[in-house]
Amino acid sequence: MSRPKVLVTRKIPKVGIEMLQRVADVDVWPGEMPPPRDELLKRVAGCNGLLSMLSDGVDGELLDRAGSGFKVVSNYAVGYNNIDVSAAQERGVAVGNTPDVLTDSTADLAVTLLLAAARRLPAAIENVKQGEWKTWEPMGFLGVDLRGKTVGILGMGRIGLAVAQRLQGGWGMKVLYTARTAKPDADQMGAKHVQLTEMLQQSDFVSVHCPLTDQTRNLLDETKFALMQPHAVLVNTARGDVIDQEALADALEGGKIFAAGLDVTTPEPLPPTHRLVQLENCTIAPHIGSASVQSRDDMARLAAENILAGLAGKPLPNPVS
Ligand SMILES: NC(=O)C1=CN([C@@H]2O[C@H](COP(=O)(O)OP(=O)(O)OC[C@H]3O[C@@H](n4cnc5c(N)ncnc54)[C@H](O)[C@@H]3O)[C@@H](O)[C@H]2O)C=CC1
Ligand SMILES: O=C(O)C(=O)CO
Repeated sequence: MSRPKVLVTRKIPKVGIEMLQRVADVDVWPGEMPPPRDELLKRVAGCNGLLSMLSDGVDGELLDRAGSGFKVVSNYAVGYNNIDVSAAQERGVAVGNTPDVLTDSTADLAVTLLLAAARRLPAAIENVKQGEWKTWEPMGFLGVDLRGKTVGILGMGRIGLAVAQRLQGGWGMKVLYTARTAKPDADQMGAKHVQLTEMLQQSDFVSVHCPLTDQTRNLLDETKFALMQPHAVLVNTARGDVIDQEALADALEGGKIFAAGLDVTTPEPLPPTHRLVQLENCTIAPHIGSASVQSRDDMARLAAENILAGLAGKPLPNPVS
C-alpha cells in the first residue's frame, strides 16, 4: 500500500518532520518565504495532509485542489483565522491547531511589550545607539508605572488569563476583562467581567488576546480609542486585524493613548515606511509570540500528532470547530 503524502509549508523543528516521515512521504517547502499561492496549489494536489502556517490561506479552492484523498489540515499555530473551517468541514477534512504549548511564551512576550512600551525602552535604546546619550536627563524618557494599575484583557482565554496572572501576581494590578460569557478561572482570581466600553474607559493598560473572527475584525477602531485614557498603553499579540491600524496610528500620533506594543500587525511584514513603524511610541516585534525553542518544538509535535491522527481517520488530539 502506498504511503500517504503530507505537505509542510515551511521548515519546522525536526521533531515534527521526523514524526511525519515515519508514516508518510513528506514534502517540506524549502523556501524561507511562504510558498506563493500557485506553488501551494500545485504542491497540495494529491496530498492527504497539510501542515500549514498562519500565512497560508486554506480555503475551498485549495481543498478542492488537494483532491478527494485529502483528510487533514493542521495549523502550526493556535490561531486559525487563515483556514476556512466550514469549507473543510463540508469536505470532511479535519482541522487541528496547537493550543496550550505556546501560552506561556506568548504571555511572556505580551508582558515584555507592555513594559517596553510603558517605559519607552526602544526609543531609549535608539538614543544610546545614535550617540545621543549626553547626560542624565531629569525629563528624559518618562514612562508609566504598572504597580496597582488596572489592566483590561480583551479575550480572556488561555493567553489572556496567563497575562492577567502575571500582571496581578507581579504588579498587583486590578484585572478587568471582556468576554461573551464570564470565565470561571478569571473570576476566581478576582478579575471583573465588564462590557468593552467600561473596560476601555477604566483601564490603564489593555492587552488583546481574542481570535480574529468576523466579530473581532477592527473591533478597536476610532470610536474605541476615543474611550481610552491618554496615559493608556495598548498591547496586541493576537492578530493585527483586531485593531484598525490607521485609527491606532492616529491615536498614537494624537496622544489619545500613550503607547502601543505590537507583536502582530496588518500587513505582516510591516514595511519600514509604515506609519506605525515611524512612531516613537509604537514598539513592534515581528510576530514572535511563540518563538521560543521549547514552544516551537512542542508546536511541531502537536501539529504532527494532528496530521497522524487525521491520516489514520482518528479524532484529532487538538481539533478546531
Ligand atoms: N503573537 C503570537 O505569536 C501568537 C498569537 N496568538 C493569538 O492569540 C489568540 C488567542 O490564543 P488563545 O488564548 O490560545 O485562544 P483562546 O481560544 O484560549 O482564547 C481566546 C478568547 O477570546 C474570547 N473571544 C472570542 N471572541 C471574543 C470577542 N468578540 N470579545 C471578547 N472575547 C472574545 C474567547 O471566548 C476566548 O476566551 C489566537 O487566536 C491567536 O490569534 C496565539 C499564540 C501566539
Ligand atoms: O499560534 C499562533 O496563533 C501564532 O500567531 C503564532 O504562534
